[in-house]
Amino acid sequence: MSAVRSKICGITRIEDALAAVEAGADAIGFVFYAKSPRAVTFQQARAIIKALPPFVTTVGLFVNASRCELGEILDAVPLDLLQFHGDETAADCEGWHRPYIKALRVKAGDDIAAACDAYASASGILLDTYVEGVPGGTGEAFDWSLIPQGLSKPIILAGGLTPDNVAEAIARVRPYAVDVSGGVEASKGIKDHAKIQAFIKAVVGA
Ligand SMILES: O=C(O)c1ccccc1N[C@@H]1O[C@H](COP(=O)(O)O)[C@@H](O)[C@H]1O
Repeated sequence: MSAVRSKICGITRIEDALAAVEAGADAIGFVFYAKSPRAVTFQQARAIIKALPPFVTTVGLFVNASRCELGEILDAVPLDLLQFHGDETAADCEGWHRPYIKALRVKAGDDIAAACDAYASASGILLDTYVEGVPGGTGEAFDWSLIPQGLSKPIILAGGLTPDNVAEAIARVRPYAVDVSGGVEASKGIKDHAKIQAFIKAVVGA
């Protein structure tokens, strides 16, 4: 079985990005959603990416961004992968000359298999927790038993993961990757480097 990848999302500072890379994260995420406490400007994201060593995947997170806004950010920031975390259709996510992942906010009764099939052009599907009125980054986990086996896309598990529960989550779901934001923070938008290290250690040991 191959190693489970990890992404540390909601990075707003160079030192937090470097701490994530040093700990062994495969990807870091930037939130381009103005209502998030972790939102970054394109200037901030660009400065952080400039400080990174090679072979770290940079992910841009968007929530129902306009085509104009998306185009401006992609012109300015060297992002490797796009994460669509709103109500975007597959057509909205395509055509940006970058691979993308689509977030689904899971609740009981959802047909996750059908949703995976609907985003056939996605590199992977990120499963996050459904909380009414909040697009993501809630710090709440969902019932992992809602995830069926044999999905058509690599699964990135998210939603309320922490250094304490990520090993169990991996054992139960066997995702391709895990994604965390709030579970490794000292305060909103500020990462706790010891928590990042503990999180990655738990992922690697799982
Ligand atoms: O981090 C945010 O503020 C955010 C805002 C809007 C949509 C998604 C957001 N974050 C993503 O949500 C999941 C779960 O986060 P958490 O670990 O439960 O805090 C993760 O994919 C974040 O990238």
